[in-house]
Amino acid sequence: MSQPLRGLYAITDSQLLADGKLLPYVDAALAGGARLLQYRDKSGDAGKRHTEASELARLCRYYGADLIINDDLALAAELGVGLHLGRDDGSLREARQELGRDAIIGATCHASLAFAEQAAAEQASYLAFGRFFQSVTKPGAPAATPVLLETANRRFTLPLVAIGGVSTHNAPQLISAGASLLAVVHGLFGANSAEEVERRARHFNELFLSL
Ligand SMILES: Cc1ncc(COP(=O)(O)OP(=O)(O)O)c(N)n1
Ligand SMILES: Cc1nc(C(=O)O)sc1CCOP(=O)(O)O
Ligand SMILES: [Mg+2]
Repeated sequence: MSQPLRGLYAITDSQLLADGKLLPYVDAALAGGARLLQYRDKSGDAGKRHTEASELARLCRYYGADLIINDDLALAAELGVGLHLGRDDGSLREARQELGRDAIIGATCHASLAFAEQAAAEQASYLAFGRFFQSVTKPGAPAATPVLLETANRRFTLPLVAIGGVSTHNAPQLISAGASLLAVVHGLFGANSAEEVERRARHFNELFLSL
């Protein structure tokens, strides 16, 4: 039986996790209870991407979390893991067909309920809205509001993901507005140690339990 899609959704960042930090910091996030892990790497280095994603898949299996690959259907299919697609990253229908009905496939919806309707019709597993706050990782992403999340929560039964500048400080208002998953890069991995990453991950998960 698979676990519900609720909790912390950790997203890797090639710059923040350079210099040997990828595996220890991800290990810490998973030990702290992250429910999903997204491998987000824009390098185009196929060999490195395959090696890193395989190592992350092993860690996720150990901790019982699910790995999601950003942008890359072929890599997700090869590893037998989930996929996240943005608006220009290929067809959700084709991805569903290739990965199968049980695969977790997420869709970027920015601040658009129309995009969300389309993604739901194309069998997305979750709908991702953002960015909710200033994002160091992606400052130019279109803005979304908690009110939009509340509206989406009334309209859709799929899990809603909130992304963009999320931290343990601003997380409560997103959870209250209906976010099932909080997708976080800097607010998790922008820490000075693996111990601090684990502490932050635990804090995020406590917020889900208390709200
Ligand atoms: C959970 C989640 N939500 C949104 C995004 C952004 O996807 P996209 O718009 O394709 O941008 P890139 O991440 O590919 O730069 C995401 N990756 N994850
Ligand atoms: C990859 C990404 N997509 C976004 C969107 O709004 O679609 S915001 C974002 C970056 C998230 O990183 P951080 O937690 O550091 O803000
Ligand atoms: Mg993308």
